[in-house]
Amino acid sequence: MSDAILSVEHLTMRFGGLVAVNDLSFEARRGDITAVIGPNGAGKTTVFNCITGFYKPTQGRIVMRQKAGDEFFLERLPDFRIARTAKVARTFQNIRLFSGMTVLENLLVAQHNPLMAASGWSISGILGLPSYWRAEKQAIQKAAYWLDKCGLIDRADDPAGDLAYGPQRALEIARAMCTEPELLCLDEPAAGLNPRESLVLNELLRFIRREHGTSLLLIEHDMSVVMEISDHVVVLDYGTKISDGTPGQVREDPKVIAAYLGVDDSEVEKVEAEVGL
Ligand SMILES: Nc1ncnc2c1ncn2[C@@H]1O[C@H](COP(=O)(O)OP(=O)(O)OP(=O)(O)O)[C@@H](O)[C@H]1O
Repeated sequence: MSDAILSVEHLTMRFGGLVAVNDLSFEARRGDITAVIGPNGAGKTTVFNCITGFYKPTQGRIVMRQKAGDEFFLERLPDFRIARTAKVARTFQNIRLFSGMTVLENLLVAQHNPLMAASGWSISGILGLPSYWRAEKQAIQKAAYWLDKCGLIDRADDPAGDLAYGPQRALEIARAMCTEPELLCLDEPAAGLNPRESLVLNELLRFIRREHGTSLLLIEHDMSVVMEISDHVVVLDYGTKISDGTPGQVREDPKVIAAYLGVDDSEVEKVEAEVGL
């Protein structure tokens, strides 16, 4: 069996005449932190939206392989089954918490499915049967565990909307982890974080991979995060893959430098010399 947890095969996404993603293929290996990078408008979020079921790709296949050996073709599944059955969770570029609910409640909502099953779709919950109490207690314990890991345990009863930006990002990650994903997709997790918060985020992501065996796929603009924690980097430009390798390999790739500096390949050497690379 391949050690790829996710295979993106010939993915194309068109919006009318615009080709946002063009015949893209790459693999994310199990247990790795894989980063998808590229200049603004390169197609990164569109790739994430295809993987997580928010968009149906125009063409291509996205295969998720679970530890137990089950395979899922994500382009054929509705988004709620991608999260629940295929075990792919995501966070968003624009934070999407329930801001009027408490921090703890946000994590309990994420566990709605197992809680509903334990409640026998209401009856055991209404009658307060022990099977429901047990499930509720476990859900609270899991939420408390992730709040502790994300440094939010003291804020459990505060409205999520009262948290500063960095802690809201951490809460989104905690919420995704409460669904026990095998693949966690993070859309710009370091956006808006200060350097100290970025370091804490790096540690949290490493912890998630190390202690929970979760594979991570992230879109990120912050190169300090990408270069520091990624095992594998895929670079997009205008919807097309221009490089794929270790952080060191893509950093040295003239095509990547050209894309980021916005120059033709032929001018890379000249521009590199000018900017001192
Ligand atoms: N729903 C949509 N309808 C039409 N065009 C879209 C849609 N979503 C994305 N696009 C276009 O697809 C292209 C890729 O956008 P996308 O958001 O995937 O890029 P990105 O690499 O994530 O950019 P950024 O780094 O700025 O977030 C852009 O030209 C964008 O305008």
